[in-house]
Amino acid sequence: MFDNVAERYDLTNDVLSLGQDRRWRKEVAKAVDARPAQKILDLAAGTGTSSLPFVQAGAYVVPCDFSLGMLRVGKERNSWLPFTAGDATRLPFKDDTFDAVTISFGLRNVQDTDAALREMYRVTKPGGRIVISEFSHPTWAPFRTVYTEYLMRALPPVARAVSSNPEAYVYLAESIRAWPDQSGLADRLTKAGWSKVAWRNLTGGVVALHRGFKVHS
Ligand SMILES: C[S@@+](CC[C@H](N)C(=O)[O-])C[C@H]1O[C@@H](n2cnc3c(N)ncnc32)[C@H](O)[C@@H]1O
Repeated sequence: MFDNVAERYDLTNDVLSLGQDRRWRKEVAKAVDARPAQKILDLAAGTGTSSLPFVQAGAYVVPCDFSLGMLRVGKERNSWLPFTAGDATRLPFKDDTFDAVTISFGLRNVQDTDAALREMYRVTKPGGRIVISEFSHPTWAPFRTVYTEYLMRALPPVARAVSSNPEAYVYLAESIRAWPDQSGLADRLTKAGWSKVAWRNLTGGVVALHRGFKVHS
């Protein structure tokens, strides 16, 4: 599916999120607290757009994804990034490799969420952190109603106009509705071994930013 939308993926994001995606990415960068000399894994990085804020902060970033189509477009746009092909549930990295691991709008798409959370834990150094940015569920009921209408009615026709594969955006709406809420995802993180798990809502809960730490062993 991502191979098919790769070419117009970044443009479609901007349009469908009404430009909010740029703000969400800035918040992810703050939560990761990327600094020079740090090694960061950006998992399910797609075209690498989610990796750029960490490069700007001076960190060494490895964008990893299993869609060769997304990686190819990423390589065309950001050729200096060390794009790596890999499956989130069987990461091609040694234990305790990264200071931080992050995944933006990717975890919902991974078939085995819990396996990916455990793999991200394995490759993180003790003391390191995980930051997940993912669509979630607005907390204020009236806003949730309006947002659900947007997802189910407005988004598919807009996607038909902008995207090369509108079906992918029907999947987007359905997968967001089926995704666990903020506390449900926090529980999954804790079960995978992460400590001090907390989250913060962005745009009223349209997106949730989850953070956790790998305690020193
Ligand atoms: C919505 S895109 C997110 C891309 C990027 N992180 C961003 O914020 O724009 C989701 C990505 O997850 C990747 N993905 C899904 N399952 C994966 C898996 N098991 N292993 C690696 N990447 C995966 C897809 O190939 C796709 O590029």
